[in-house]
Amino acid sequence: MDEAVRSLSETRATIAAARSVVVKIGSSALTSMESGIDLRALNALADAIEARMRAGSDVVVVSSGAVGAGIAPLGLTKRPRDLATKQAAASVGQLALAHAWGTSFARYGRTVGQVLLTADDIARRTQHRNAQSTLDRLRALGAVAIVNENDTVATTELRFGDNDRLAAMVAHLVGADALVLLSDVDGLYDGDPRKGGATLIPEVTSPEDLDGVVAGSGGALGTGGMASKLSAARLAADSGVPVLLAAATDAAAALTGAAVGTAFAARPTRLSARKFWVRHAADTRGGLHLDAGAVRAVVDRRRSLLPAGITGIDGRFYGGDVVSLLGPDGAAVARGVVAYDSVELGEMLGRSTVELPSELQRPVVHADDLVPL
Ligand SMILES: Nc1ncnc2c1ncn2[C@@H]1O[C@H](COP(=O)(O)OP(=O)(O)O)[C@@H](O)[C@H]1O
Ligand SMILES: N[C@@H](CCC(=O)OP(=O)(O)O)C(=O)O
Repeated sequence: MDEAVRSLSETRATIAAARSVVVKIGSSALTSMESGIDLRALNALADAIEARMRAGSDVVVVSSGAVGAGIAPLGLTKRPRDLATKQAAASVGQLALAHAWGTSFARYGRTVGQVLLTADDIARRTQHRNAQSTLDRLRALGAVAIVNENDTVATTELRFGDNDRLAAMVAHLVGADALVLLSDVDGLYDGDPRKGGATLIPEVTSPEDLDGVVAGSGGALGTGGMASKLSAARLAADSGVPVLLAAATDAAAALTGAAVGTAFAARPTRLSARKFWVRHAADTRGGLHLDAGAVRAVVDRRRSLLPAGITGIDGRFYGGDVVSLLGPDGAAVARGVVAYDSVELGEMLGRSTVELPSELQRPVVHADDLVPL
C-alpha cells in the first residue's frame, strides 16, 4: 500500500474511532440571511451528533451562527460589518441558536449547556481551568456543550478571529481525539470551488500537500472562509488532533467514518494542554528581554526564567498574562505566562532570587508555562 493511502485510512480510522470529538458547524450551514436558523439542517446535525454519542463518543459542539441568526429578527438585510451591530445581532441570535439546539436535542431527552468563551478565557490560567471543568462536567452529566465565542463582550483585538480557530482550541482544551469542521463546502479544494475547475483534496498528510492550494474567502455569512479553516486544521493537526473537513449535509457520513471531505493527519505527539494555550494564546501582552545566558537556560535547557537573566521589559502586563521572551537581538525566542505584574517585575530585574523577599522568589516564568518558538 502506498504511504499516502495507508496514512489516509489511518487518519480516517482514528477519526471514526475517536472517543472524544469536537464538531464545529459554520454559519453558512446553519443560517440564512432571510430566515435565520435553518431548523431542518440543525435537526439533521443533532441527529448525526446524537447517533455518534449513542455509539459511545463524547461530543462537544462549536456552533457558529449567532450573528447570522440575529440578522432577520433585527430587520437587517446583510451581515453587519461594524462591531457594535455585529455584537447586537449576536446577542439576539445567540439566544435563538441556544434555544434551537436545546429544542432539537430535547427530541432525544438530551440536555444542552451553553458555553460562551473569549480568547482571554483561554489565555488566562484560572478561566482556562474553569472552562475545562465546565466542559468536563457537562460531559460527565451526559449533556452536550454548545460552544461559541462570547461575541457581545469579545473586542476586535481579543477575538479568536473565527470559530474554526476556537474549535481547534476547544479540541485541545477537552483533549479531543478528533475535530470535525462542517461547512457548506464538501472539503478542501486546490482552488475556490465557486470559480470552477477546482479539485477536491481528500487527504493532507504534510505541508507539501498544500503547495499551490488557494484557500479563498467565505460566503456572505461565514467569517474566515477556507483560509481560516485551513489554518485551524493545521493548528489542530500540529498539536496532535486529526481533523476532518466536510459538508454539514454529510454530517452523518462524516461522523460514521465514511470517506467524505478532507482528512488532515495529526502530528504523532501533542503539546501539553497548558503549553498549547501559551503557544497559541491570542495575544502577548508585553515582552521580557533576556540576556544570552537566560536564552540558553530557557530554550536549550528548558529551565524556568529567573529575574537575574532579564535585562528589560516592554509593555504593561499583569501576572497571568502571556508575554514574549526576546533574545539579546530582540527576536522572540519563546512565549510564557508571566508570574508578576510589569510594575512589580521592574523592581526585580537582574536581581538574584536569594536577594528577593520570599513572596518574590517564584520564577518569573515557570518552565511548565514556557514554550520555545
Ligand atoms: N480552496 C477552497 N476549498 C474549499 N472551499 C473554499 C476554498 N476557497 C474558498 N472556499 C469557500 O469557503 C467557503 C467556506 O467558508 P465560510 O463561508 O467561512 O464557511 P463557514 O460559515 O462554514 O465557516 C466555501 O463556501 C467555499 O466557497
Ligand atoms: N461567533 C460568531 C461566529 C462567526 C464565525 O466564525 O463564523 P463561521 O466562519 O461561520 O464559523 C457567530 O456565532 O456568528
